[in-house]
Amino acid sequence: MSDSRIAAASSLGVLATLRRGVQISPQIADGLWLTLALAVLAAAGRVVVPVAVQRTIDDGILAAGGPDAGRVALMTALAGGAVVLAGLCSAMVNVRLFRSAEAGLAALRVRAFRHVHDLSTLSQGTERRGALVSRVTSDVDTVSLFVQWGGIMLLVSSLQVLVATALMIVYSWQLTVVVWLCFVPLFLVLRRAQRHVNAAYTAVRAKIGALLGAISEAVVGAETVRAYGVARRTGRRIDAAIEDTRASQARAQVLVSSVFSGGVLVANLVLAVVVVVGTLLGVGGGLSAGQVVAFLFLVQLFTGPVQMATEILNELQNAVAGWRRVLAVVETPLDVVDPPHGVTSPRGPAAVSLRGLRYAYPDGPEVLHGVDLDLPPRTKVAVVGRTGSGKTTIAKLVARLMDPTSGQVLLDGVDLRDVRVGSLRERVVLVPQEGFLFDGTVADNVAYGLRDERDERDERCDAVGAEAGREQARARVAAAVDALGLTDWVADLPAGLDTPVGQRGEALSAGERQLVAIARAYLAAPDLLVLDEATSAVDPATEVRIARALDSLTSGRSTLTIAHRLSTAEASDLVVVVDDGRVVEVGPHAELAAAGGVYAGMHASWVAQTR
Ligand SMILES: Nc1ncnc2c1ncn2[C@@H]1O[C@H](COP(=O)(O)OP(=O)(O)OP(=O)(O)O)[C@@H](O)[C@H]1O
Repeated sequence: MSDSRIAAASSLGVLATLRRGVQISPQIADGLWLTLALAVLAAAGRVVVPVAVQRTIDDGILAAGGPDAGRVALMTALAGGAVVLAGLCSAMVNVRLFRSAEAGLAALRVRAFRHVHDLSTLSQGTERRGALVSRVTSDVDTVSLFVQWGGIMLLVSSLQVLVATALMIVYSWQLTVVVWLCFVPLFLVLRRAQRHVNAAYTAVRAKIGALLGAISEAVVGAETVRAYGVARRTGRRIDAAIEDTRASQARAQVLVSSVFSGGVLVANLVLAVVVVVGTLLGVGGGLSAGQVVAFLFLVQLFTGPVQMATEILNELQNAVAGWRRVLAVVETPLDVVDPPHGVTSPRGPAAVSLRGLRYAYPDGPEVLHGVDLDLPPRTKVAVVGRTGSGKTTIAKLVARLMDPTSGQVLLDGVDLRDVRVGSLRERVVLVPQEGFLFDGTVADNVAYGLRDERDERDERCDAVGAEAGREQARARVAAAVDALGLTDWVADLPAGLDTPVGQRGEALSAGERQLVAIARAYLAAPDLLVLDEATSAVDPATEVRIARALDSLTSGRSTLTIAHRLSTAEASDLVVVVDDGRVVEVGPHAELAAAGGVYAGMHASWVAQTR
């Protein structure tokens, strides 16, 4: 079995991560060469201005034969043209980058989301679900920031610094050395400072996280807070969290403004140094007036990139970290793979056989130690056993939510791993103890039992067709409710089938949620139903409704029920007793109850307790 746990981050190096990232979202590199060419033009355009200024002064204003107005006009026009060209190129670079980055990252989001969805519930269980969601959303956002802006800015800025340096060397290598001697330490200091800024912002994010946690706990747990009269204590906790957040925000802001102002100050001081050293060199005859002024312009071309470079390198680090985390998700092998040439399992009464079934959860001990079992078609089978004996694990393997470590689950003689997943889901449906309800109406939630192919067909249809599809779906929901004997229950709901169930079905009682789950399974109409019997206590009227609905749901179907109540076992055709990962007894209830084995013991103590 593949390791189904999701790594915290991929272990690729920086360049390998970038390469893999672009491989997964090739749209990022679409038209990159043209974008690069435009970026080079933009950088070159900016460097034209200092040259034009130098020529204007030296060959125009200070021309040997007096000011040359024509030359000044020509150079001014040239500088103007270069600025416009550089501006246009920059704008085009931005638009192009934005487009390709968004297309690439949208593809990455889709891929990451699909993958998270396809990962077994098992893999998702090992990672906090919120953290997984963040990988598909905010981690992709950090990548997006860099791809849209950072990467190309880093390139353009480096180009700008290189071209400016080359030009400066042509004018005066001494002054160039002075400029570099000033800027290299500035860069190093800024880089260090940026680390402190990052640490400060990490602290801010942590404080905000704690604040949100405290507030949401107070909101979600409002009833408990009121019931225990601990509103003051909760309030104090929130106040403290707010104060913590304010203090850390203030610290971060002070740090940012000091770093920024410091950078600007040093950059301006460098200008002053250039003026002084340049003038001294000029007096010595090494530099013309135009060249000193051009130098001042060239130094300006350094300031932006050096200040930005620290930020961009930071962005690069974040992006690589984000990319690594997203890649780790995308590259986690699926543990339930849809076979490439899977067979379509024909509909009809379903027979299931388990052959030498063994299973161990990731990093855990083996919990099933070779289970052999034959479940004939159209039989109601109850699986009973102590808590932790492996009943749910068997159910999940039969529904192929995961694959066995060894052994086979056969559906009508075919290994589940050879059956198309779509076909399998049509034939086998697992109804968990607490079926998830989506925020919508009762009808919407029941309609989740209709297979995806219907939705796809609806999507392809025009609006009228889709409307007809919706009406048809609703009619089927109503028919299901009717067939399960739930019409009176629906009629009692505030808005009938259109009653909103709230988030996770909070607006319904536990029993009502079960009814919705049963109706949903009925609509799915599987050949084999795997039921994890709900354990939550419900009122007697709902209990009767649930029992009646379950009867209609299971009628004529093969059913494998994880029975938590022995009354369910009594009512089934076959009882399977699981103990410590092994099937220890199989047979009809009456036979086992009389046999004096494990089941007889369980049954006797249950009878003693309940009757
Ligand atoms: N996701 C999981 N990761 C690791 N171990 C698990 C996981 N789920 C179950 N187990 C372990 O596997 C064993 C069998 O669990 P299983 O849920 O199949 O038992 P069960 O008979 O259904 O119990 P219950 O009646 O309490 O639901 C237990 O020891 C349990 O701790």
